Amino acid sequence: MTAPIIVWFRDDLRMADNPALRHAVDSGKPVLCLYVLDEDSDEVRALGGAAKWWLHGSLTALGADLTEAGASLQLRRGPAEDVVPAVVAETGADAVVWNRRYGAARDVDARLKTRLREEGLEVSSFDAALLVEPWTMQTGSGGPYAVFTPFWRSVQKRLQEDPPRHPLARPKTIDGFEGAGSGSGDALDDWGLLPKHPDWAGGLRENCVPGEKDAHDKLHAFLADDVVDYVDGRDRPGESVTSGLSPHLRWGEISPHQIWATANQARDRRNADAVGSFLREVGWREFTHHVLYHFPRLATDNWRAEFDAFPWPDLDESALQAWQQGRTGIPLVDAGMRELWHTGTMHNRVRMVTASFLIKNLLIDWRLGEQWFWDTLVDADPANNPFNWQWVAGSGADATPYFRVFNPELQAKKFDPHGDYIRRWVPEYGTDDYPEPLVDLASTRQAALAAYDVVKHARAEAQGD
Ligand SMILES: Cc1cc2nc3c(=O)[nH]c(=O)nc-3n(C[C@H](O)[C@H](O)[C@H](O)COP(=O)(O)OP(=O)(O)OC[C@H]3O[C@@H](n4cnc5c(N)ncnc54)[C@H](O)[C@@H]3O)c2cc1C
Repeated sequence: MTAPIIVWFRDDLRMADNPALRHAVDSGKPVLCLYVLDEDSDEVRALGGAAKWWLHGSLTALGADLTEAGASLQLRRGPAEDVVPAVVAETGADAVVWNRRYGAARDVDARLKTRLREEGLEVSSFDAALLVEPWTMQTGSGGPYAVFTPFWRSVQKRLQEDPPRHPLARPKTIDGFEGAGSGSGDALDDWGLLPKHPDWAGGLRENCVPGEKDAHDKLHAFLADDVVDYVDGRDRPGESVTSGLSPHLRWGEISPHQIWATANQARDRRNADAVGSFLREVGWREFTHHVLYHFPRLATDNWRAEFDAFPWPDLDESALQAWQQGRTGIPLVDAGMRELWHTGTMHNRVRMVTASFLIKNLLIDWRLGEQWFWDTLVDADPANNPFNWQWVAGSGADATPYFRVFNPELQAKKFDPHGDYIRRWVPEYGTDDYPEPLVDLASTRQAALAAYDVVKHARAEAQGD
């Protein structure tokens, strides 16, 4: 019997435009598709609750698609560095392929690659999640980019000269491996990814459909209808004119190459600016991964070291809880936090406002907010989430200056002028049932700016001023 090739799926839960799967199918060997739930490796961040819910749906969809094509998805749990070699040994595989990831988890991949190659296996990794591999983009002086605009300019130039690959076709049939070891594996339900007692996922089920099919339906619907309103509308949380693709991108159910190709095909005179603006946001995702690649400790360490001097006061647990539960008495903040809890997502404008409120009005460390989002977002992303939290905090790459404190009341007036969004999520606003503001926005802003002075002094001292 011909030795099989293993496709190790990770953040690429799709059939189409999947270079590792394509390589395996083209190799002519029987294909064993594998997903490993790795909650043990130090370099792999443990998934939050909403992400686990999404993963369950996404693996179900991928498993069904693979079965239809003639293969099956084998599920294993444990440290990838033990599990992948164990599956190799059980099945007699002589090749393992995967699509790359860009955070600290790539150390796991590098060690595995070395070990399996030493054992004589063919091991190949592919670019599937980004339009440009992070190490191929360098500033004029040879380092990583720290500012988005020149990064995106260079990426666009690169893509003009060397366009992204045409998305790879979905394999119609796969010669699935059926030899020894192919039937062993876990049942998805036994992984307990879905919440049971209590089942808090009702709102997620109403709002999200994981899987490759929904990703493409969303992209097509967005390009057909909403994109023309994107430039102005994308900042208004009461209107849903953004693509809603972030969880699909996070789990790799759709690739940026597919988005790039489809959006450019849909570009016409009427929507050219809007399509450009949408692709620029996809460009921000490229940038966050570029930053993560060069700074893998993005979720734990300040990208700007001078922020280590920030004098965070002792944690006020009750203020953190009021923020998490959407009962701060600041309507836009509460609306956002309730949307997050109910749907597993939150509008981008409101993500910025809720994050700014936590950091700059409640003076709570950005890492605690980042962790809450990580636990509750279906699109919780190892690059996008910490990058954006550090962007709001002022400690990150190309960050908003710390002294820019979003005023949630002015933001609500500007971006939710008729109060549609606030009414949807905070129906009791304006009645006696709604709490008084937890803090005074003006005086807490001043306190935040005073605390920031310590960072400025730390920076001045470090620079020898
Ligand atoms: C504090 C904070 C935390 C965030 N955490 C996450 C997260 O965990 N996961 C996540 O995917 N996005 C995160 N974002 C970015 C952004 O809010 C979401 O990507 C966006 O709301 C998703 O909606 P959409 O798919 O309709 O976006 P669209 O406007 O349709 O944009 C298309 C795609 O571009 C990318 N994108 C858009 N905005 C950004 C951005 N600011 N940074 C990086 N990529 C972007 C996303 O992949 C998105 O799906 C965060 C933003 C903030 C301010």
